[in-house]
Amino acid sequence: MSLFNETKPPHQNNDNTECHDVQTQSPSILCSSYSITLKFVDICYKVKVEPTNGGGAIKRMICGESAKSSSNELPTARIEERTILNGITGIATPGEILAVLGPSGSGKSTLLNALAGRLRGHAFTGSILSNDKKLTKQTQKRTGFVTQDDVLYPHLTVKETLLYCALLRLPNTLTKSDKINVVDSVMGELGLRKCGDTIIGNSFIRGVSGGERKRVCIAHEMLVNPSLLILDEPTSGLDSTAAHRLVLTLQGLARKGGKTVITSVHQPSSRVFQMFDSVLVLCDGRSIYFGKGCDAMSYFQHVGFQPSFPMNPADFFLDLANDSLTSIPGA
Ligand SMILES: Nc1ncnc2c1ncn2[C@@H]1O[C@H](COP(=O)(O)OP(=O)(O)OP(=O)(O)O)[C@@H](O)[C@H]1O
Repeated sequence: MSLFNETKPPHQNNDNTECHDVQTQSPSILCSSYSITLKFVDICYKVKVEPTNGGGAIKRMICGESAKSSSNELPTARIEERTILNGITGIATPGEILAVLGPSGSGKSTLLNALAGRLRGHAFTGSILSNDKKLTKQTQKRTGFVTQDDVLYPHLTVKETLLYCALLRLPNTLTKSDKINVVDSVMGELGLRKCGDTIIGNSFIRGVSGGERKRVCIAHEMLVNPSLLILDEPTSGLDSTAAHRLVLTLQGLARKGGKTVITSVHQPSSRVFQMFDSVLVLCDGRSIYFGKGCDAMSYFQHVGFQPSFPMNPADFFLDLANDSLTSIPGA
């Protein structure tokens, strides 16, 4: 029986090699028989912003429209255009992880939203191609998006959370017991079985750990077996060991499941950084590097930037993107 309307058995990769559970090495149902190569070319995104001066917007809210027009002390609001993304180009391929790095506010989340087909309108230009074709609804259905902030019910257990989601998101052609099996497989794949009966919790009620919570969010998306998995800062708030474990899981989903994984990361450890196949470094909405992660240091060295002591490549790129080169002796 095909759970996800696939043409090949769901436990086979494109190269016909068997796909196995990331944790247990048992055959996995989470392999993508449909692969997505995502190309993005010259992505630009602009927003209109109304500059506020000395709390002008709040004054207008309190005093009403009259404050805007009659008051001489308030400057006339002039709409300005701000470029959030400026000519970003790259590619993400099946079986690999593309990491988007950059300081806070550099445009990582905006780019991920664009790649998932969530940005529209005339403010957005450039092209995003899935297997050399424009993004379609079908591609979007095959895309899983894990946002930075989750909206999980604190009182449900991990198993209940995923089952609730499976019952809502999986097609009616599947029986309830099929859906329970999918939930069980996904929990195994993401190492969630041991905390299956623990409640999610929140800041007032003790529940799963931060790492487990992130895994639940990923599992939520994995239920529909996406071919393209986009994650916005999945490691934020985790210690370096938990972050490493999580990226190891993502690597397993990419390598063994044939998925295309794109993730933004704020400050990965060097151990995590070397797990990324390709890296896109953003600085103020522009790309300062796109290529293999292992080539990034030598590229910057080639163009004249080199740390004077061995340091985590990701930290070095963040320093570069933050324009704090002058603070790096010898760089
Ligand atoms: N709709 C919008 N209107 C105005 N400014 C926006 C809008 N969307 C994004 N921005 C601005 O664009 C910049 C990039 O935002 P974005 O959330 O993509 O950054 P980021 O790199 O993901 O940051 P972080 O790591 O802190 O999450 C920020 O300065 C943000 O304030």
